[in-house]
Amino acid sequence: MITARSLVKHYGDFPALDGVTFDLDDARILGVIGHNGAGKTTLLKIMAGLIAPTAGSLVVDGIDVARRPFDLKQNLGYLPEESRLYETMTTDAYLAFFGEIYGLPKVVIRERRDELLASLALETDGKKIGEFSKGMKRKVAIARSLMHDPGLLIYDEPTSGLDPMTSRSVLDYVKGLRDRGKTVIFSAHNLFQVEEACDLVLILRRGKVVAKGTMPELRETFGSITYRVFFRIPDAVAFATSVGYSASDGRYLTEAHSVEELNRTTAALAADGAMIERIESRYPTLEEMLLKIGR
Ligand SMILES: Nc1ncnc2c1ncn2[C@@H]1O[C@H](COP(=O)(O)OP(=O)(O)OP(=O)(O)O)[C@@H](O)[C@H]1O
Repeated sequence: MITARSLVKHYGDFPALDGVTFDLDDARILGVIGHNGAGKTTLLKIMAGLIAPTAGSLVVDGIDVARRPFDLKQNLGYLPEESRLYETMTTDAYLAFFGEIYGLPKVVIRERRDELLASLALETDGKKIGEFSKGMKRKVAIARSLMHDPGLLIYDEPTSGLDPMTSRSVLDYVKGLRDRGKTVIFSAHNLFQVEEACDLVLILRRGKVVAKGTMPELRETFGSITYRVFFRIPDAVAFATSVGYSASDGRYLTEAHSVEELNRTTAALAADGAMIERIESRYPTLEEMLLKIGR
């Protein structure tokens, strides 16, 4: 369980985080989103005990992070936005090195390394890390974050710069971690991925939380279902209606933003001789919510 209360971080006079409060249960994925400079990395670094908040408190599984950062790190895997790896090492040597830092017995290091390489589908062919593609390097960094089998994972843009297939496999892997009882907090600019993978979403704007909740809760907050009405008309040339609509490839479409507007629209279309084919309702996507929030 994570309890963050009124977290503030100032860089000089600048408030990069300005009173961030949230709770997160175990075995959940929290997505942290926001425009560039909203404070995502700052929040993740505080969560990972890498920088201290200027004010506020953060308690992870009963550990007060400001007082016992070392205890937090025992159970934490952190993936920075850009991870520097030891490029001249092979993956085997690299992961073994980190396993040793965590004091794991050799047999455990071997087992865990093999398991991680297999589950991340990372075929290294004994190459040095410097010879890997970006996606492979990201997977090595993810494997490193898991060598000591931590319960909490903090990943800063884990799929940034990866091709769609590699992104997909990393995202599926992250979901699998949650299903095995781990708690994952990740930031991302790919909002579709956040929408798909996260149990909870935290939206930051200029260091403040502007919304948080499950996707259904956020949809409630940002309201506005859009109804899309598809219709046919017998004679396109003669068709005249007070309802604005668009047409392409012989399909006619108009939108309404409330049930009342929908009723008015469908009545007007019917009166003008249009035949309604179907009505779809659509909730705003995370991307639309962010656009609505603005910078
Ligand atoms: N070490 C620092 N010193 C001074 N200002 C900083 C420092 N780190 C971050 N900032 C500022 O704090 C604000 C938040 O930065 P942060 O990196 O947390 O944002 P972000 O949401 O992760 O952005 P991005 O999506 O671009 O990665 C920005 O205005 C940034 O310029």
